Amino acid sequence: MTGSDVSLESALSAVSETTPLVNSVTNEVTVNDVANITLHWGGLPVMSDDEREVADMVAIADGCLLNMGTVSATGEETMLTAGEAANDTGVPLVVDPVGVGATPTRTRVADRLVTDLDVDVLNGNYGEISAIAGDDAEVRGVESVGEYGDIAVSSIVCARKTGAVVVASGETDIVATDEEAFEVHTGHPMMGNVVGTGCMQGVTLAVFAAAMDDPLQAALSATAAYGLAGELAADGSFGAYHGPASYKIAFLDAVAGLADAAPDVTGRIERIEV
Ligand SMILES: Nc1ncnc2c1ncn2[C@@H]1O[C@H](COP(=O)(O)OP(=O)(O)O)[C@@H](O)[C@H]1O
Ligand SMILES: Cc1ncsc1CCOP(=O)(O)O
Ligand SMILES: [Mg+2]
Repeated sequence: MTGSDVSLESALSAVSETTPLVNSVTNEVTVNDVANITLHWGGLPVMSDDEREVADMVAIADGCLLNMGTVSATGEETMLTAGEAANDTGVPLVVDPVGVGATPTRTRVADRLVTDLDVDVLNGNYGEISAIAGDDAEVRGVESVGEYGDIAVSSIVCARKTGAVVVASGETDIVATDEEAFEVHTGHPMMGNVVGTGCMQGVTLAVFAAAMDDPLQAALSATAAYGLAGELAADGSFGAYHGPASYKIAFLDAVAGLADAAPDVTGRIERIEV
């Protein structure tokens, strides 16, 4: 596949025509943003994370996100229960290993998720993806710091290690499989100034993966669409902003209005030689 195979019009139509129910087991820092952006893409959010119910909810869902941003001991087990239910019922599974590499606990939990579960799409920032690949990484709390000149190689290594399509977020997002990598040239620096843009990207990937058959096509479409919404928010198309808080509102409005903005990603997705 080349980047020119990606059509946002058909991807967004697939979402609106299927209205995918996505269950997110996620952190309490950004859970409301994750729920709202699911709706704004055209999906239906549910945030079931109780051990007594989660397997039943995932079994009736069309997609599942596991985000380990504030994972507790019970939350760890519930994420495995949810992920196993997704695997058992063929529900596409997205994992966001928030903060992996920052502490031994986060590294252990992330390793357990990618080892014990069949993950369709794995999304993280440069530091998190590099940490899972086993490369040098500096993750301070949940933020990626430092330089990652070989992030495309790390992303392919991570894809080979996990069997997932990998999305490494940063100034330029990388989408990689075990064999190839793409650069997605969309987005805006303001997106890095809002807590939750990584978490919201994770559920965006889950919505598109739920609506589309091919996880690579879904990951490329979702990543490109997400960045375009960030650009439209920054250029005033959805209202002026005066700082990161008002930018976040404009960004959510851009997601909700993207389909009507006739988004075009021609030339924005580049298959790279690694
Ligand atoms: N400097 C930047 N330029 C363009 N897009 C960015 C920039 N920083 C972050 N983004 C975008 O913001 C989203 C979240 O990325 P990131 O901040 O790396 O995730 P996290 O919040 O998990 O650390 C991604 O879509 C990414 O492409
Ligand atoms: C700050 C923080 N702490 C635990 S989860 C979380 C939110 C992380 O959101 P994102 O990964 O989108 O920056
Ligand atoms: Mg993140």
